[in-house]
Amino acid sequence: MDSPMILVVIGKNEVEEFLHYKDLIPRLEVALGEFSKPDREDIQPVRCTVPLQRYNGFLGLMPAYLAHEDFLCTKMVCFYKRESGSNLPSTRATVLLIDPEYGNVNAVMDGDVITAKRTAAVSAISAKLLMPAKSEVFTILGSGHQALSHYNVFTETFSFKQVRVWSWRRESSERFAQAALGPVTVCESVEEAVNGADVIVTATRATEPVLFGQWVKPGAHVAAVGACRPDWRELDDVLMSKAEVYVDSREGAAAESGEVILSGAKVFAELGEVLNGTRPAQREKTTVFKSLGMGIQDAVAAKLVFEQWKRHH
Ligand SMILES: NC(=O)C1=CN([C@@H]2O[C@H](COP(=O)(O)OP(=O)(O)OC[C@H]3O[C@@H](n4cnc5c(N)ncnc54)[C@H](O)[C@@H]3O)[C@@H](O)[C@H]2O)C=CC1
Ligand SMILES: O=C(O)C1=NCCCC1
Repeated sequence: MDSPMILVVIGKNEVEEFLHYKDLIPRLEVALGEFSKPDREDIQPVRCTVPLQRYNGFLGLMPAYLAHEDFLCTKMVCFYKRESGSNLPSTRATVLLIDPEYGNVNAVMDGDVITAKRTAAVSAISAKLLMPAKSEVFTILGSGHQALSHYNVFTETFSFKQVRVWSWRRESSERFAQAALGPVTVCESVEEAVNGADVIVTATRATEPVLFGQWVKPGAHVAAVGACRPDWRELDDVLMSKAEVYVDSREGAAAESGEVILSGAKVFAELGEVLNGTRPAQREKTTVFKSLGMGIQDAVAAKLVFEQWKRHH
């Protein structure tokens, strides 16, 4: 028998309505744990990238198969090294849900909200595991899409006394502070923004270091979200050498992370290994979580959206 060929299109508003951190975080924790098991069944190749030199960008293809759930999808994400003053988004993404048995596409979904929320949710998981026990000051470097989703999930999940933002342009930081649901202190420099911070998220389009180890308080946790090419950096060598480095995928970091490749820093663990209890969370040390994004994270989020969509239609 053939598969029923029904194709649905799920837009940004619906994805936003159906994807909640409270559901996403526990499912991501399970998926990251499964991914880091030596006998994992879920399949996720390292992102395949197609350079778009004319547009100063890349197309990234991110397929994933969640074996236990028999769920197959692929994200297609274009990312661009925009000019510093550009208001265009640096990433645009779409997710295709594919029937694993017949190969037809069941759904086409907006991938921008999925990318923003799953990335922020994974950084929040890293902070839950690795930030100092008494974390009071939270700093975000960058004021774009990822900065906002990180602000949302971090303030929803943790109680900080102060939230700070720094961005290249003061107007963007001020716009960010106005859009935020609680008080945000706008800082003039990275050094001022991170001085004494317990938790730092770097979510910029920088390709050279913006965060220097000499400014980072010993014991702080840094979730480094930008710099997703082997020759791009947000963090300097001092920070990479003084921190214990955690990643989402060792294989991904070895292939794609400028922070890891160029600094020569050793990766201590995948987040999934910490979740499985096979590697410790060194909360008392300075820690960096180098995030690159994974197809299985998109799959977890897309599955949640599709389940909710089916319940509502
Ligand atoms: N780890 C992951 O899973 C993912 C990582 N990303 C990466 O996260 C970063 C942020 O993405 P979005 O928020 O979507 O981008 P966006 O374009 O919305 O925001 C980028 C921010 O970086 C700032 N910026 C631009 N050039 C800069 C520079 N040279 N130095 C310092 N700041 C600079 C901009 O002013 C803006 O505040 C990008 O590098 C993107 O590739 C995006 C999606 C997923
Ligand atoms: O995981 C993702 O999605 C992305 N990661 C790096 C930058 C582009 C999107």
